[in-house]
Amino acid sequence: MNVQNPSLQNQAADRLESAIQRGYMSGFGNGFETEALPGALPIGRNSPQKCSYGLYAEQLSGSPFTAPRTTNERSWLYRIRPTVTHWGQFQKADIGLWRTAPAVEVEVPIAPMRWSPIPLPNESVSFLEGVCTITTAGDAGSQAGMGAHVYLITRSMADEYFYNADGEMLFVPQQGSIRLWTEFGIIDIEPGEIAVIPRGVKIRVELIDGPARGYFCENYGGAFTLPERGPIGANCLANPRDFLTPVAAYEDKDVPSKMYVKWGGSLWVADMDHSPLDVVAWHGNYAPYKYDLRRYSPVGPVLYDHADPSIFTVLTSPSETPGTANIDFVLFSDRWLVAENTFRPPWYHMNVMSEFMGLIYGVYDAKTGGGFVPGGMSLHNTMLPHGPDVDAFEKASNVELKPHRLEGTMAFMFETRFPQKVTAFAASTDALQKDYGAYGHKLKKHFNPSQR
Ligand SMILES: O=C(O)Cc1cc(O)ccc1O
Ligand SMILES: [Fe+2]
Repeated sequence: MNVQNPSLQNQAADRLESAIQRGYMSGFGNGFETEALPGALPIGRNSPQKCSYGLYAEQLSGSPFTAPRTTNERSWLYRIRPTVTHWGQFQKADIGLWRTAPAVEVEVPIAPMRWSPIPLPNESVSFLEGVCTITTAGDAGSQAGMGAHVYLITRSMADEYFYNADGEMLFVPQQGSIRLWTEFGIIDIEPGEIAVIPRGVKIRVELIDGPARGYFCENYGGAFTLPERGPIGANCLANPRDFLTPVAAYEDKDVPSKMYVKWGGSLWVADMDHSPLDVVAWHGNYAPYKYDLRRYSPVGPVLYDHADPSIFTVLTSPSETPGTANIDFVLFSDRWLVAENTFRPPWYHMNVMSEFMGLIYGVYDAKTGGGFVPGGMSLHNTMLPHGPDVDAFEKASNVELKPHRLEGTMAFMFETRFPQKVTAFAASTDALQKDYGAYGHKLKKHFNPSQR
């Protein structure tokens, strides 16, 4: 927006309004094309000698140039200034409680861990000031693993911009709606929806209605993609058409601004004199997107037994080893439980993958005895035993097995092949539930050799 000229400012506001109304393009990983001004996209070529409207062409490569077609990701951005002109003298900024793997700050307890919601602060905190890392896994420098974070936001970023060179960011709002003003366009999300911002994409995070809290997963590894559906076939789970990528929207705003970059686990900041969200048109398949988790179409056991939670995978970040995800993002939401002669909640188990869970709303069926509440989280680390609490076990073992609808519930898991380290913050916060590790002791001995 040009703030010097009110009529241009109105035009810009109109353009922004229409971008919000036009909204999004549907599909997962499509080659999209979109322009906020007519003719801003070159036709049939990427790099004309001169671009329309005096724009610069810039390629953003999310995969190596030579990646196979199925994983090759790049977009062409037609922008007012190339990113190199956003570049100032960077200085280290305070990264607060945001940590990056490898972060070995405390010894990880060999125990299940659980946290109550981290309270929203009374002070004014932007997204960048309000990230609290709970766990890290793998090594960001090797492009493997993840960070599991909570964000707390009480103020919008103002003339402040950010991109993350360390990883792709999966936002999972739990309270309050946020607007992700990205280079590619505008994404609004509320609890029940998610958004993915690919590595290197510039954003400004704004509040839409009051303070916001949510989870976010920083994926250092392979970009999130849809899981294979195997014998399920061409439909159900997360359907590609429900993924929404924003249409182009830009700011032409020449005011003192700050550019923050997370790079190599540190936060850097430089002064700029304009907004970097200046992409007037773009095309390609490397772009941010949102998805409404309430559209997920779960598939499950229709006769007996409890299937593995991999049936609820929304997105997966693959590793080099087939079937061994860097991260699976798994959803436990409303569905019918119909299995006959079956203990229906999750079974007791030990898993080579490590499991970070959060709750967006409702009650999770393995933890009906309280303690796992919306905004809270749990960690069941590599090869550590876990399962339903005593309340869930007793209920599910004795209930009459009619078809039962799990209603008004939304839990999720970031499951990674790597053990998760907890941060010093997570190990010392008042939100840590110190007695959770002992929940298994409440399970009674039922064994009776004379009664089958
Ligand atoms: O531990 C958990 O609650 C997550 C989970 C759910 C499930 O249905 C099966 C396995 C599993 O790890
Ligand atoms: Fe589990």
